[in-house]
Amino acid sequence: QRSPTYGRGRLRLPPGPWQLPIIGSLHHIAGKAPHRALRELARRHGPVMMLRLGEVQAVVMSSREAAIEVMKTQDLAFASRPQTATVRVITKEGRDIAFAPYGEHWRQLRKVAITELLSVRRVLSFRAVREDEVAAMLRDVAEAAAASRPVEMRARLAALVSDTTLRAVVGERWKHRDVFLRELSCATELVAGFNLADLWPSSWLAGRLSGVLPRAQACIHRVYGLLDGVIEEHLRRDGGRAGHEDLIDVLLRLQKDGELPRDMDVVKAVIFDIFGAGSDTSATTLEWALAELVRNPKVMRKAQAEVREAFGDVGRVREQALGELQYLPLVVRETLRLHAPAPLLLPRLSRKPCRVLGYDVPEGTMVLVNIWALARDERHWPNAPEEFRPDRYQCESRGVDLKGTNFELLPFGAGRRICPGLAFGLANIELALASLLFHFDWEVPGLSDPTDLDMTDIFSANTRRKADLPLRPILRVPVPDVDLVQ
Ligand code: HEM
Repeated sequence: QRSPTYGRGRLRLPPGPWQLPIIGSLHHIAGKAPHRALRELARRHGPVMMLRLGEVQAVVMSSREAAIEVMKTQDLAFASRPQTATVRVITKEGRDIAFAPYGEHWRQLRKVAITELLSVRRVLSFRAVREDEVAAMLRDVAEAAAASRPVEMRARLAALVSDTTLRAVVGERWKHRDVFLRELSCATELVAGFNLADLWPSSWLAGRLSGVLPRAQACIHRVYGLLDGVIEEHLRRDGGRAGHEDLIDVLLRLQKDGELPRDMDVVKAVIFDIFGAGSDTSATTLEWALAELVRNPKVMRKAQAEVREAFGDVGRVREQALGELQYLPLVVRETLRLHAPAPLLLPRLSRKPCRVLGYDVPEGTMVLVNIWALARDERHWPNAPEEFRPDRYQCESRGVDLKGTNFELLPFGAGRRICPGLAFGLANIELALASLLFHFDWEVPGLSDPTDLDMTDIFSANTRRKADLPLRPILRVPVPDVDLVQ
């Protein structure tokens, strides 16, 4: 183990686990879920910990105080992102928002994202799309309920979120949907994972062996090719369909008005972000929420009682009245506490030499914040932090929200790089979850004790459930347009 005073020159670098030649600290995390392995290491080496991942120098923050330094006190100094070889290929040299280095280009796109693409007004403009797609899902589930058939909820929820996002972006159901989503998911996995080319950027051999860059190039070529077609259709019709703009219309209008660069790759890279950052995150959150509720029947009953009481006389969940619910948002909040889709956020990069809690962090260091560890730190979550208890926000954690001001709960990040899609994501999640709880009761087929449900997570593009989620729906409130009451 390095001592805290180890360092080059006068630097006091953070401590960290012992390193091997070439691979550095990789053997400490290889084969394990990184957020778990890093928490174990931080317990031994402290909340500001230095690792070497291949050639890449990384510092991992694992306490609330360290997170505050990186995303509040010195947010500007840590507001960039590492440009790995894969990121450069997938984002066409940082033309998107999520991976763009800090600078004028990112500021311009970020402003457009907040004021135009993902603003509350824009999110509201897609309400009919959300309601329509949720209604289609409810009809499928009601049919399965009538046939006493389980529904594989992972796939159904993923389809719900992708179709809603596609209609918001493209404006209609798209004939290339399946191939687009397949290529997109390949590109997202490549950009999110650790691979040889990114860990040993100076090694020609590592690049060749990994084969990841040609794969990334092929993937992104196909994704951008499909987007070319749909953008051309939008350019031909020039403006929103019957006065209603989809997100491609918005991007093209902003480009015309000079608020976005003329470069069409920027439009495509931003669309890639909206899917890459927005779809799986929302779908896996829905899946975890349902799994936790099924495992915790008391919480499930309480959440169902609330939605049934609120919407019983209308016979369906109406998005505009979701704001009246008190308990459902706590269920979502607790799901995101235990199962943040990005447990290490997106990596940051130090833009200059910094000091964090007494340690030097050199310029150009990759910085990871282990929000998964913060969200179950006994100091801030004294009551059974590993358990799913939405009620905790009604007593000990009143006032803790998701907007990046409570540093013990950061599923959307914080500071300048906080997720701009928070409202967009939550709108999808809350309507779907409330509707599934309103119309149906849920059982796990073949499991007499629901607490036996497998909750193992795996880390890929997002942290998701390892197992599928087949659930048996039991219809309780008829689904509009479907007469399938049991
Ligand atoms: C449950 C849903 C979601 C979760 C948990 C989530 C989480 C995150 C996290 C942790 C970050 C990195 C923040 C940081 O570095 O501090 C992020 C960034 C981002 N998210 Fe989300 N996200 C969600 C939904 C969405 C949606 C629906 C969209 C778009 C439609 C979106 C677009 C973005 C973008 C563009 C960034 C990059 C921001 C930047 O670097 O400036 N996200 N998100």
